[in-house]
Amino acid sequence: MSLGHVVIIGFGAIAQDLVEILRAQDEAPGKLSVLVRPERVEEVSQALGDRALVSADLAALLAAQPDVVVECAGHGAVTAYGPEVLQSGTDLVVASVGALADAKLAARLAETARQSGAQCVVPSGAIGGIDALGAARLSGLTSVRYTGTKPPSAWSGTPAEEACDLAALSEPFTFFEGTAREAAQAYPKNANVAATLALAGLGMDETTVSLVADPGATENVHSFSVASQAIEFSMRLVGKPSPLNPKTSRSTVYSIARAVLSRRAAIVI
Ligand SMILES: NC(=O)C1=CN([C@@H]2O[C@H](COP(=O)(O)OP(=O)(O)OC[C@H]3O[C@@H](n4cnc5c(N)ncnc54)[C@H](O)[C@@H]3O)[C@@H](O)[C@H]2O)C=CC1
Ligand SMILES: O=C([O-])CC(=O)C(=O)O
Repeated sequence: MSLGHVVIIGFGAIAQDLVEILRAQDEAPGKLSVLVRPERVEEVSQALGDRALVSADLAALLAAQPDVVVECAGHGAVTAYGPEVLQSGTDLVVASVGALADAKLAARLAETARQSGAQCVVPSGAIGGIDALGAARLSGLTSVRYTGTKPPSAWSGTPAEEACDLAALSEPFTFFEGTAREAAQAYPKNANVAATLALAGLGMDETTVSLVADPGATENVHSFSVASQAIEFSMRLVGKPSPLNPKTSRSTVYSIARAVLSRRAAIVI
């Protein structure tokens, strides 16, 4: 069973890798389309050649009834396009899951999906262990704590710059402690995983988050611990930064690709 038509929103670090990963599969999608802003259509069309159709017109892409739309463009894109995709009855895989920290948007996406029968799918992204966390939730969770540590440069252009001089750090500095909702909204390009843990586990306001800039780090380290009535576990995932965007771990795209490919797998794990 191969995939039919996959639409990817965005053409940044994750999306560029995703096109290549999907095309390399034996069960590659029959058709790939990429949605970009109007001013990028020409440039991205040239970059992709005949490997994908490039468009700035979501309605036209949805009219062709794709199998799935994969958002890889940021929180704003989930807000701008998510409801329309789900309303069309098309499943939506969301990379920028932190957008769901906006309770109104999350409710709108859920309601739209319920009405159309489509699903909004959250892949595990840069982390893992979501299966164990989701199962532990059914037994009664007592705490979920996440710490995200990245090199100082990965926090540039974020509120971390107001808490410290990133370039001058000589030791790890915890510049944020709070809830998953606060982290996801204040750090939309760096704390999506906090929102993923929250959605699978204790929720946006009970999941606790620490964010750390470490001048000794060269990789993006995601650590979390879970306590529940049935199981306790901890995970530490060390993600290599994406060459195109060091805020993003390269592992993210593989999780998204897996979520897309699993849709047509005969045996789903
Ligand atoms: N779930 C997870 O574990 C992770 C999620 N992310 C999320 O994925 C997003 C994308 O990551 P990257 O590819 O590394 O970012 P990127 O910055 O390299 O690429 C994003 C691309 O989307 C485009 N874009 C933005 N808004 C758009 C719109 N409205 N319409 C069309 N294109 C638009 C931008 O021009 C840019 O080319 C991040 O912003 C973050 O929210 C990132 C890392 C991990
Ligand atoms: O890719 C990562 O390391 C995690 C990330 O940026 C996010 O959760 O937004």
